[in-house]
Amino acid sequence: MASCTIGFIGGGNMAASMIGGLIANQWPAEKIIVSDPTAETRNKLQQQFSITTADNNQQVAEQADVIVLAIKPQIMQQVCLALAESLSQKQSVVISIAAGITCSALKSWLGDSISLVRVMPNTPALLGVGISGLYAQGTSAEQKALAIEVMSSAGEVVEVEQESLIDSVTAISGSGPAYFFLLMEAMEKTAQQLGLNQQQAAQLVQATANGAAQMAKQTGLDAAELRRRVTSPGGTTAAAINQFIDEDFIGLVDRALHAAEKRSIEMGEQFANQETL
Ligand SMILES: NC(=O)C1=CN([C@@H]2O[C@H](COP(=O)(O)OP(=O)(O)OC[C@H]3O[C@@H](n4cnc5c(N)ncnc54)[C@H](OP(=O)(O)O)[C@@H]3O)[C@@H](O)[C@H]2O)C=CC1
Ligand SMILES: O=C(O)[C@@H]1CCC=N1
Repeated sequence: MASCTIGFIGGGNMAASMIGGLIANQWPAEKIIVSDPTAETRNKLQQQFSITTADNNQQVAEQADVIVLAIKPQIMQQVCLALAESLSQKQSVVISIAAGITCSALKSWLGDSISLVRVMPNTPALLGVGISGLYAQGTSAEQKALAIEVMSSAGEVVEVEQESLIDSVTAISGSGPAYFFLLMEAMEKTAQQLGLNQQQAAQLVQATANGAAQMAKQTGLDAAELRRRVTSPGGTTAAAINQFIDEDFIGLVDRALHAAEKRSIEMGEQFANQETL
């Protein structure tokens, strides 16, 4: 339904990534509007994507059929309370991409009758190769299909049946690009210590990350088997993998991802009932 208008409340990193995905997927620029308090952010989005921008959220709420709440969890309550009246007058579908903030908190601010979908996207949406977890509560089949269509412009969509699984998705794929970037940073640093220049280091690491991801996706083999196929007995990979395992890399990843899930749950609790500013 590319004829509907999508509005973003907040034009930061994640909104820009999603807008990039929508535009790359032929969503008409004139059907995208974004509000952000910072003129520099609005100008950048306007120049980059030729979309409409606004300095107030009400304009977006009034014009858009699908509203993406792309603001920080910390200010969600304040922004939702201010938009509640305009949104209740329209049959818009509201998509929240905020980490942690639950449907019940959002409904307590926006009203029970709101058509609400919680989504956890990730920044590769910019290139149309993101992935989103999606949980729809109390929406019609048509409204859910519309939310899935919007998110599909940013990449793959995985629907979850329980809201708590959005915290799990956040820990895996929402935050996940940062984990891979951290590994890439570390590998590039060592590559330079090993004598490669910065450009060579970046090229080698990027192509390796991309190749590994493509192999995992396209061969249908699981990651453990693909790893075994690189690891010759007594060879170089084994030397590195043994070091990772001796230093509990698997346990470290497990603890880090649990910390992300825990923080998502905590943020939901922390920002659900703030004093109204
Ligand atoms: N970044 C990511 O990888 C992901 C983020 N998310 C979620 O997306 C949401 C946005 O995150 P992210 O894009 O990283 O954050 P950013 O800080 O980059 O973007 C938020 C934007 O909202 C603007 N803003 C501040 N106050 C208001 C207001 N009252 N009305 C409208 N806009 C306002 C900010 O402007 P200013 O900077 O001038 O204050 C900023 O441009 C968060 O809830 C996060 O949990 C979800 C998945 C992945
Ligand atoms: O770090 C965060 O809180 C957000 C949510 C997932 C990715 N970025």
